[in-house]
This record gives sequence, structure tokens and C-alpha cells, in this order.
Amino acid sequence: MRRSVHDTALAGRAKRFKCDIDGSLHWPWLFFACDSTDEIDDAALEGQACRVLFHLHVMRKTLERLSSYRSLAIIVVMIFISLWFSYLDTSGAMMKRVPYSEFVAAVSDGRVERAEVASDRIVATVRDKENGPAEAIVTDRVPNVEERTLLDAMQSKGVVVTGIPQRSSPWATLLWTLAPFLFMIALFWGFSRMAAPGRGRPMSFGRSKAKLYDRSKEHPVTFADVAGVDEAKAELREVVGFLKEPEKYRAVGARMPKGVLLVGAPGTGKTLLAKAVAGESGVPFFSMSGSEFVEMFVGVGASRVRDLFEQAKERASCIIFIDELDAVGKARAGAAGFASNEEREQTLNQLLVEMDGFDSGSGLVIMAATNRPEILDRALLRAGRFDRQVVVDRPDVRGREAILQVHARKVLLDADVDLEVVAQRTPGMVGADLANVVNEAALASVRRSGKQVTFQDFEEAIDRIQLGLKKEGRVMTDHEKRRVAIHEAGHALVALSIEHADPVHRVTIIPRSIGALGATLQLPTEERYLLTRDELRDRICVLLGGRAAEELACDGISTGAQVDLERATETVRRMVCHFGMSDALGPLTFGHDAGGRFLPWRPEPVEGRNFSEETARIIDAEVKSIMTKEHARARSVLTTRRSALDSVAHELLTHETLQRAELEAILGRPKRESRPAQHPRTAASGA
Ligand SMILES: Nc1ncnc2c1ncn2[C@@H]1O[C@H](COP(=O)(O)OP(=O)(O)OP(=O)(O)O)[C@@H](O)[C@H]1O
Ligand SMILES: [Zn+2]
Repeated sequence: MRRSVHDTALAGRAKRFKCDIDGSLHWPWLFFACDSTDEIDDAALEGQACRVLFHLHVMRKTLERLSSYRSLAIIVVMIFISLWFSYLDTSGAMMKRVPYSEFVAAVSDGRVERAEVASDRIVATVRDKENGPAEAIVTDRVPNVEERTLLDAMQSKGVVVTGIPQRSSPWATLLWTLAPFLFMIALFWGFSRMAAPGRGRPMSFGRSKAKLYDRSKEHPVTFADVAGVDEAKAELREVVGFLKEPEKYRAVGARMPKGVLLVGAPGTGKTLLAKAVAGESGVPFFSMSGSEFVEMFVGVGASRVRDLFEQAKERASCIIFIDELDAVGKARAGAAGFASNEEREQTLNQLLVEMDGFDSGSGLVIMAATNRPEILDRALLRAGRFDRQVVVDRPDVRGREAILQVHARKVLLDADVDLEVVAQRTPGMVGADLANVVNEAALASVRRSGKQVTFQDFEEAIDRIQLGLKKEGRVMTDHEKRRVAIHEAGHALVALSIEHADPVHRVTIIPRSIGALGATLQLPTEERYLLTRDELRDRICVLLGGRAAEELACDGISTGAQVDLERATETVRRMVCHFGMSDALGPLTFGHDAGGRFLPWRPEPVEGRNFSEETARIIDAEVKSIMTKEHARARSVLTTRRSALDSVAHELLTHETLQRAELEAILGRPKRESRPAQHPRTAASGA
């Protein structure tokens, strides 16, 4: 009786196949194998027959992958052509065929030049009777008839006689001709086996490399794991709402944004937020980095984009997350642009096409992250694409505390640890840095074999991250040590003496691995978003304090002030060129600002100067004049407090590190009002 293979049988067979064929089987193939076996009796499917059938079907699948029957047809034709030629070659069908007697006559006439003798025929080169040109002939050999006499006759006439290989059987010929093709097929078979999930994919350039996070498999990230970015979270809650209950939105006719772009400085938690959206809404999450799309070959990126969207659409509702969107989404070069990059542009175009190509009600949400929104192609940002932009800001002091709390859940904290103070000590740090601080503190605790993480461990961790490792093994001469002490004392004293400088938190002459021989740590009194001209000037003055102290108290100056001078010059230049803070030039800006919004550096140099030679000269003069003024001011502060400078330097040499209270004890009450430290931010000046 013939009947269909029903589901349970199929499932059982699938299990068996799985162990039979070392796990490389996956479901689609099984279905493929079965859509033709359903006509076959169940019993016949058992055992060997079943396996053979399966292999045959897999083979067919493989051939299909070879872009199917057209190439198969070509292969078959090629096989026939080569078979035909080898037949002609071995049978001598293109040569003149002569009767045996005629050949014998030619031998006795001495017209035969050479002869190749096989078991069933003789191929020879024979001149014709008029001594014309030699031609190749073939004759059927009659075995055992006058054989010896013929050979003797040929030898006596000086014919070169050689043997030729036996004509091989047609089957062997077929096999040899087929060998390369069989080899190729085997190769593809191997490749397609490798294409099974969980293995490398040699033939899959165009496949997207997206990683799929399935909520059911991993511990899902939720909004509780992301702290300090409350505005961003609030905006993303809406996306979660949509993914959870799309009908509610559809009912009112509300359209969800197709794309959400997270912008913010590196390490602020953009990736984490995207994962949290997936975790909260419980949908699959495809994650891929922008740089993974772009390969050397034109067209690969585009097909990866296509593949990614195809995979995602099958699984909607789901989230596609593209990290480092700027790697593909950089503005396209104009028509005249030399540096146009064909591959990247194609990839970007494909991305634009795909984003247009799905319906915003389909449950597919695209999220992307970048820290360079300013270089993105305008087309990406227009309505209907990444039409919602969420800024993930650097956390403020309360945000930092919240982030520290999230990460401190995983470590054993000593009772003396106040995360609020740690947050105050880590201004400017982002989520990734803070995660690092907690981890470094835990490591510090292990190093000293502690049971819990103490506040001291946190202090050490912060220093490690801000200033680099302590270089305790570094031996400095007493001379050098004294110079560093004076230099740092100079910074500290100037900072304590002028009105707008941030209070000094700590001075140290312990060398650190990031090039600094000592450091003066200042913490601002509150979280600041603006700086006045006076504050900037005072900063410059503090930076120049180190050099000024060396001039006054050491014999001559040293290389130790390089970093200070660089920073001071950069600040002055920005004051003059970008902040309009110079009297001679007035409220104008010159040149291009040297930083992105979220990155402190500009990745590509901006060419061209938008001011005249004359202005350039005035800018230089202004920069120089401000620097000179501040330098003179620092010197005068230190000259009037020369004895204080010496005593701070002396204390530094004995104790190596001075805290704020100790400094104040040496100097007496500072001259200016010091406001209580609440929301500090750091400005560490190097050696
Ligand atoms: N707001 C935050 N709350 C808790 N942890 C955070 C936060 N921000 C960052 N982190 C920690 O830092 C790690 C790195 O963050 P993430 O990769 O999300 O940053 P990113 O903004 O995507 O950085 P990049 O722009 O460099 O890709 C996270 O795995 C997490 O441990
Ligand atoms: Zn210095």
C-alpha cells in the first residue's frame, strides 16, 4: 500500500538522519528530501534505501546551488564533447583506413616510416607510391596471422616500430573524462555541507553576518540594566510599546518611526539600549556592525543588506540593529568627488531601498548607532528612514551614580563605599568607563587579598584609569624628583591662588605609565556646561604654573611642560578662533571647529582656510599675546608666594601625594572663597 510519509515518521527519521550524518542535516533539506519520497512506501524508506534517497536529493540540491540546470547542461555537453574527442583519438577515426594487405605491401615496398602496433590495429606513417608526402594510416591488425614475418620485414626495412597502449575500455575512458567533473561536484557537495548552521560559510560572501540574539536563549538585557540615560530610555519606551502591541497603534492610525538612530559619545550605552529594547519587547534582535557590510568586492555589501532584511522580515516583529552606521552611511561624494567609493555607495543605496521597501506597520524596527551623526548622508536622516534620533548623552553625576549602582550589583561592596562620592570623582566618564572602574576596583581588592571592595580600591581604580598604572619601579634622580615636585607645586599653588580655577583635589609626584611624572588633580565645584572667558584664562594660567615654577625655583627649564603647553595653546587658539574671545579680532570665528559633537577629535582633516593671510597673522599674534600674559600672571603669583612654593614642593618630596586638606594646612586658608564640592568634574593637568 502506498501512503504518504506523515509527520511523526518524518520527525523520527529526522532524528536518525541527525546521528547518521553527523548533525549536518537541517530541516529544510529534510523537507526537500521528503517532498519526493512521500509517494514511496514507508517500509521502503527504512534503512539503507532511505539514506541513499536522501543523499540523492541532497545531490540534486547541490547541483541547484550550482545555479542550477543551465550549468548542469553545459557540463553534460562538455562531457560529451571530450568523450567524442577521446574516441576519435584512440580509434584513429580521422585517419585513412587501409586494408591489412595494402599495409603489408607498403612495408615490402619500403614506404613505411614508422609504425605503432597495438593489439588490434596498427597506426603507421606511409609514403605513397610516387614518393609523395607521408600520411598517417590505420589498419586493423589480424592477430597471429603472419605476425612474426611482418615484424621481421618491418625491422629489415628500417621501420621504427613502437607499441601503443592498449585501447582502454570505453568505461575507463568515461571515468577519466568524468573525473574532473566528479571532483567539482564533490567539492560543491562539501561546501554545501559546510553551509549547515553553525559552520563557516565559504560560499556565502553575500550572506549577512548578522548575529541573532534570541531572548529565550540569553539572559535578556532590560531597561533596568541601563542607567543614567533616562531621556533616551523614555523615548525608546514608545518603540517597545509598539513592538509589544502593534494593534493599539494601528487602530489609531499611528505610524511608528521606521528607524531610530542613537547618537552619542563612544561607550555611553547605545548598543546596550538597543539590546534592552529587544529584551523588553521580547522580539528577536539582529545585530550587525556597519563595517561588516563593506567588503573589498563591489556588490557584496548590498547583497548583505538585502539578505539581512530578508531574514528579518521572515521573523517580524523584530529589531535590526546596525552599529557604527557611519561606516556605511557616510555622505556620498558629489558627482565630481574623486574619493567616491563605489562599494560603500552601493551598500548605502541598498540600505535606503530596503528602508523604503517595508511597511512601518510590519513590526520591523531598525535601530542604528553612531557617534558621528554629522557625517551621515542626508538621505538616511529624512522622514521615513531614520526619522527619530535619540541622543544618548554623557551621564551627569546622578547618572554616573546610577550606572555605578547597576554594575556594583555584581560585586561585594564594603560598607565604607559611597557610590555618590565615586560618581563625584569620575566626571566626564561614560558608562563603559564606569563599568571598567567597578571591575578595576574589584581586581584591586583581589590583589590585596581583600574580601570586599573598599573605597580605597575605587580610588586606586579611578587613578589607574585616569592616569595610568603607577610606575613604582621607575628610578628618578633626586634632581629630577625635585624638579617634578616644584612643577606640580607650581600648578597647585596657582590653582589655589586665582579666582576662577577649579579647587585642587590632590597633587602627586608618583609617576604614571601615561607619560606623566606627576599630576595635579582639580575637581570643579559643579557640573558645568559653559565656560566664561575668565575661567578659560585661569585654566591657562594654571597650566602654565608648572613651567613658571621651574623658571623660578630650578636652574633653567625642562621638557616636562610639553603637555601643559600643548593644552594651553590649544585652549587659547580655540578662544581666539572659535569662541570670539579676542579683543583684536572681535566676535568672529575662523577656520573650522576641530571636533565632532561626540568625538573630541575630527576624523578627517578639513581643508582650506576661510580667512586671509593678514587675519592669520593677527590670530597668531593674539594667541601669543594671551599666552604671554597668562604666563606672566602665573609667574607673578608664584613670585609673591615663593616660600609657599618651596614648602609645598618640600612636602611633596617627603609624602609624594598631598590631599586637598593637607595642602590647605601647609598654605593656611586659601586666599579665595572655595565653594563646597558637590558635582565635581575633573581637569587633571599632566606633569
Ligand atoms: N548607561 C549605561 N548603564 C549601564 N552600563 C553601561 C551604560 N553605558 C555603557 N555601559 C557599559 O558599557 C558597556 C559598553 O557599552 P556600549 O557598547 O553599549 O556602548 P556604545 O555606546 O554602544 O559604544 P560604541 O559607540 O563605542 O559602540 C556596556 O556593555 C555596559 O556594560
Ligand atoms: Zn604640568
